[in-house]
Amino acid sequence: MTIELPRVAMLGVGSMSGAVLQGLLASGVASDTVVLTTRSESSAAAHRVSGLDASATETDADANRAAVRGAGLVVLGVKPFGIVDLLDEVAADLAPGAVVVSVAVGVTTATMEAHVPAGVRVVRALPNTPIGVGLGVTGISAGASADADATALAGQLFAVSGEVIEVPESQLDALSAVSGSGPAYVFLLVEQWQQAAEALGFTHEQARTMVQGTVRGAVELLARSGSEPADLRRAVTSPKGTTERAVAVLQDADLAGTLEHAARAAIARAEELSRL
Ligand SMILES: NC(=O)C1=CN([C@@H]2O[C@H](COP(=O)(O)OP(=O)(O)OC[C@H]3O[C@@H](n4cnc5c(N)ncnc54)[C@H](O)[C@@H]3O)[C@@H](O)[C@H]2O)C=CC1
Ligand SMILES: O=C(O)[C@@H]1CCC=N1
Repeated sequence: MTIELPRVAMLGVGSMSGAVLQGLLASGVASDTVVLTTRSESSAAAHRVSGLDASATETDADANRAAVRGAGLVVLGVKPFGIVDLLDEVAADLAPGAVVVSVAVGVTTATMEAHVPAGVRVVRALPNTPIGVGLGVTGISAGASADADATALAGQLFAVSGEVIEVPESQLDALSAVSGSGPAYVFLLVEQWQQAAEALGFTHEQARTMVQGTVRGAVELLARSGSEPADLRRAVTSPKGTTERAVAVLQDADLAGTLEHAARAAIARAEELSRL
């Protein structure tokens, strides 16, 4: 999928926006479509080495304002507590009708709309870092200021590198608690599973091959078969066999309850962040 975008300004390119940028470039978006800012000169310099127009607020206090001038799409990739200050900094330089997309958890479109001029259209998106390898899952919600064109334009940024789900904004932080934070849950599972394999006497390399190979294979099997995970689990679990004993131990740990508890903790934190 190749897309035509207006000039895109990405303000604050760290882990999350960096992955969105990687996905955009991999999908064929021309690097001269994008102008980006970071706080530190060393990260801006690293982006310039890759041929991108990057400047740092550390060395150029006007970097964010200059980046948004003439940009049709402005992506805010700073931490939630930095969003309002960043909007106040650039508001006067935003192009009329520009679409501002924040990837921050917790900060509502209503809060953002109070800090941009009338006519600027605000959208929120909650991507996840696998977008950098073309396999992202992104939730998107339009603010009251955003028309369908604005939401579609913002959605393209993420749809070139994965799935996009449009949800009411009231559900966006819950979506983030599932898919935004989700890669961390998967990496934690892999980490701990590898530790368990090492405790059984395997080397780190062997544990890595067994666990990561199994995760990759199982996820691919799930995707290609179109089956429900419970059916594929049953296919591995021979009646009165070994897996049955292992799965019983895992079921006793109430994985669903634990995952729901974890997601609710993330949602509660998003609510705290929205009040900062
Ligand atoms: N990391 C993730 O998996 C996800 C993160 N998010 C959201 O993405 C946002 C950023 O998170 P991360 O990428 O993890 O953080 P990060 O710390 O890696 O990236 C933020 C970047 O913004 C830069 N920055 C800070 N203030 C700036 C300013 N005034 N002007 C220009 N650059 C500035 C920082 O130097 C840093 O490089 C957060 O709001 C978070 O809620 C959303 C979904 C997933
Ligand atoms: O941990 C965080 O706050 C961000 C939002 C979702 C994933 N990372």
